[in-house]
Amino acid sequence: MSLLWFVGLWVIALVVVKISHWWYQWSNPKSNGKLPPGSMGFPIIGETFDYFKPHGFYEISPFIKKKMLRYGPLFRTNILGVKTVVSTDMDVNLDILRHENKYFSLSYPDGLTKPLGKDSFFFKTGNIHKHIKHISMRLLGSENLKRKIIKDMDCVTQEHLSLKAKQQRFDVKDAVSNLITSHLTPKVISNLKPETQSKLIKNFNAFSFDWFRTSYKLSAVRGLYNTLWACKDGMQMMKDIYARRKTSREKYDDFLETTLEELEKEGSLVNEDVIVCLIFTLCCITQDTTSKATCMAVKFVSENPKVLAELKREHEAILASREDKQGGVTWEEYRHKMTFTNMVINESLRLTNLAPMMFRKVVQDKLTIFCANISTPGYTIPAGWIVMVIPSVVHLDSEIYENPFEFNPWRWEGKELRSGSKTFMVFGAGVRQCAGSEFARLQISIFLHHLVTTYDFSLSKDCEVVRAPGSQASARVARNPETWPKREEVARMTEKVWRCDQSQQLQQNRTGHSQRLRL
Ligand code: HEM
Repeated sequence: MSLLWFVGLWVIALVVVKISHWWYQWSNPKSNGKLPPGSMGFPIIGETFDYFKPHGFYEISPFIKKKMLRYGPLFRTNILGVKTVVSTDMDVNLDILRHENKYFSLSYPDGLTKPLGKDSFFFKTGNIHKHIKHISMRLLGSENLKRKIIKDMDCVTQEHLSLKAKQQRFDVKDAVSNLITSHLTPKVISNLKPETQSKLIKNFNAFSFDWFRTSYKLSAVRGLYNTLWACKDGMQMMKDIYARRKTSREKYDDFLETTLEELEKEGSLVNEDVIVCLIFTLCCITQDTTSKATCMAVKFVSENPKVLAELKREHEAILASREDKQGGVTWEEYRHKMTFTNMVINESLRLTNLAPMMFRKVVQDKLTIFCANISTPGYTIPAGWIVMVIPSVVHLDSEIYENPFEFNPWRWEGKELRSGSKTFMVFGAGVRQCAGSEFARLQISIFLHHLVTTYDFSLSKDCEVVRAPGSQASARVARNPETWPKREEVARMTEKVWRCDQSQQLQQNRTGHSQRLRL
């Protein structure tokens, strides 16, 4: 054998040994104790593709199900190139979320949070986070909703619904997204020129977390582009507006004024960039989350005539007992006369799982977590690993919710409806618990109120909802010969992930006009 062959074989053997060693290290990561069982998949990509595979709306992700069957409720994997422990255990989930800042810190994949910039509250911890949350609640807390938001929310919802009723069909997600930015933007910044306001609203509406969630590659790229552009343009507009307001010294009764006051307080923990980012982020998240939650609630109600009948009964009773017949929904009505509505909202949020997973980074090494229903002394997760909390598995567990895929608001009868628990974590838990939960509940309630008391409606049949687990739900258009659009419109519709799935066909019943509404 020539020397060249000999050297060549050695090099190949060396490369094979190196790769095998690297692969072994990849598959068996180091820990100071015992890691949860699991597999890390292929080097670099891990098990990302399996994890993100779309699946039916009425099933738990096959990836998660397979892993749970094999390894139990806590397992290790690698997703998006990051060493990850997945928790589907309700006690562990709650423990993790409650130990924010001590053992864990919020750490979403860069792609999800980076568009909002480094000043976003997603990157803030400890006292600064607490302070920002406090400022957010001055806009989204019950007191402000009751005093300043509910009246316009009601008026604008009525107006938008009435305009939509003039069309044959409309898209609930888009309609709610638009009506939220229409009534909320003037509360946030009250003195905008109409053209500036509509440009800003366009940016709020263009923002969506869906680009990260969608399984369609083209729409993911388009969604990312739209979101990045909306953030860049919107944030710059916000900066200019902020600077103008600051120099003008004029006083207005809006959220921008509140933030300016906070900024000027002695020892304020936030700066101008944080505030600008906060205002922009709150407006974007509000429309993105609430519009999806509302359209899913409308979808479930449309599909369940018994639920619709009970909902109508509750809201007709509210109308009948209302003293001011011209007035809209009052805070009293919302808080004390909408028990069934809240049961519907809870059930809808449980099934939808808008936030199917929450990400935390382990910040303290040698952290040991215990799983109540497996008999092991506990697992040690090294610092730097991500822990992915998946409450959606608990929400769809048949041992906790009988027939979990059935939409049954009555299962909430007699239960506490407004607070979360380890079995109902749709708004998260601990210090990072959702700041906008009350806003979302109020908007969904008001939308349902006007929808069921004023219109007959049915769900458009040409779409279905699927889950793409990185997110949770996106839509696929299904063929329906009567309603299917012309060929050139198909591509446009399939790209509008949230658009077509929850479209509603409405008919006005109060006036006797029978109108079909169109997209
Ligand atoms: C039905 C609609 C909504 C759902 C299901 C939802 C869900 C959640 C969840 C699960 C979290 C916790 C995330 C984590 O711990 O990693 C969260 C946090 C948050 N949500 Fe919502 N949300 C909704 C509506 C809203 C609205 C309307 C707003 C208004 C701006 C909002 C603002 C926030 C904020 C600011 C946080 C972060 C809180 C913090 O870091 O302390 N959410 N939301």
